[in-house]
Amino acid sequence: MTNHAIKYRLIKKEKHTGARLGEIITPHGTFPTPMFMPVGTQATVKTQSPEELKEIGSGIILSNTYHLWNRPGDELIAQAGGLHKFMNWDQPILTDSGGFQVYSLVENKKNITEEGVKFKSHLDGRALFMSPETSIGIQNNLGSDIMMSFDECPQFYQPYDYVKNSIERTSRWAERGLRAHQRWHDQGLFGIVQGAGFKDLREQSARDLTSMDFSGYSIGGLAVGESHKEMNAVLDYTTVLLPEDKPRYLMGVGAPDSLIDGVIRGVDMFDCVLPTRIARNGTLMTHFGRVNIKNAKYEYDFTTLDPMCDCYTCKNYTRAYLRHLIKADETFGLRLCSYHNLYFLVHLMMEVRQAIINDNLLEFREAFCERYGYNLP
Ligand SMILES: Nc1nc2cc3nc(NCCc4ccc(CCO)cc4)[nH]c3cc2c(=O)[nH]1
Ligand SMILES: [Zn+2]
Repeated sequence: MTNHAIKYRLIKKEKHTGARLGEIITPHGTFPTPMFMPVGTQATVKTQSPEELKEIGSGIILSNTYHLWNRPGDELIAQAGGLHKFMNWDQPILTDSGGFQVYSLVENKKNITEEGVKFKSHLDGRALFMSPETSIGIQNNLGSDIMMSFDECPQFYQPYDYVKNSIERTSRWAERGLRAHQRWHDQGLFGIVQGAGFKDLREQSARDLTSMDFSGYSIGGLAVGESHKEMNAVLDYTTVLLPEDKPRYLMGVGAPDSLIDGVIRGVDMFDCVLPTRIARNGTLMTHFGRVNIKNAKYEYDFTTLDPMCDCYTCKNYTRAYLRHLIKADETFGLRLCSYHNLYFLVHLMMEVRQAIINDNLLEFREAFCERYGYNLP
């Protein structure tokens, strides 16, 4: 299979790190990498319209196989003409496979078998079953541009033997998913490398998956409670195992320092619910660190949220106004705060891409983290 619908073009490597500047070409358009992808789990990035997402500069958004299969149903979305049409988003969409979600819904490990996973719906408790074939079939119905293999994401501190059995089954599931995938001509499929914090298991998982012709590779099993240091250690020895001519996607990562550290270690794509999730309780990321806008000190603060941000929120509203809206639980406050946090991360990636062009990513990291208040190791 060489005629992948998803193509990666490596434009430039940063001189002093493993960072890469590239672009990913999809049937719904091309986006630059490194890129942060806003999460729209239920076919909407919460509180943001497609026009606002384009204004923010989101080149691609995420949605979720398990959630959309459960409600409103992948058949309904297929009848609507697919997810792009259903949600009026004409740019690239990536769907996660449901692997990560179903694990939080499995009541007993014995419901995880070679065939697939038995679990209960988070909506009404009805019995559900998901397998590589069902996950691929749902993603084919949704018509996402980039699909994920159905995998098991073990907790980071599981025993070695459990993780070894898990990654071997995940590799067998990945192979079944490849076979079940019906629409190579317009949908790419990524393999997901697992292995928790065990170097030899990460190597085994990467070897298995890179021997299969996926359009790209995700690094899974991270951002599940391990430390920043442990995540970086896994990335240090995992990204180098993945082919240079295909995209690398680190799942679930969204804190500014983790994004920069992931790029330095050769990651091209990131997603996380963080920006919109924390925005809804008034936690805002700014160039000078986090601002908890509900704090009394902002009551009479008639200055802009982030003097270094040129987003709609920062250009038109004050901290006092944002604080008022969030305290009053006004929906407009959720919109303005979500817009800013998404804009902050998407534009952080723009600044990182510029630093790769200038070959000064390490200096950029130093200055960014110093200003943000991260104490660097
Ligand atoms: N298929 C698949 N999907 C994944 C999604 C993930 N998402 C994460 N982490 C997200 C962690 C996360 C969750 C919520 C918030 C909001 C603020 O607390 C922030 C981060 N790790 C992940 C790993 C996998 C994985 O191996 N396989
Ligand atoms: Zn802003």
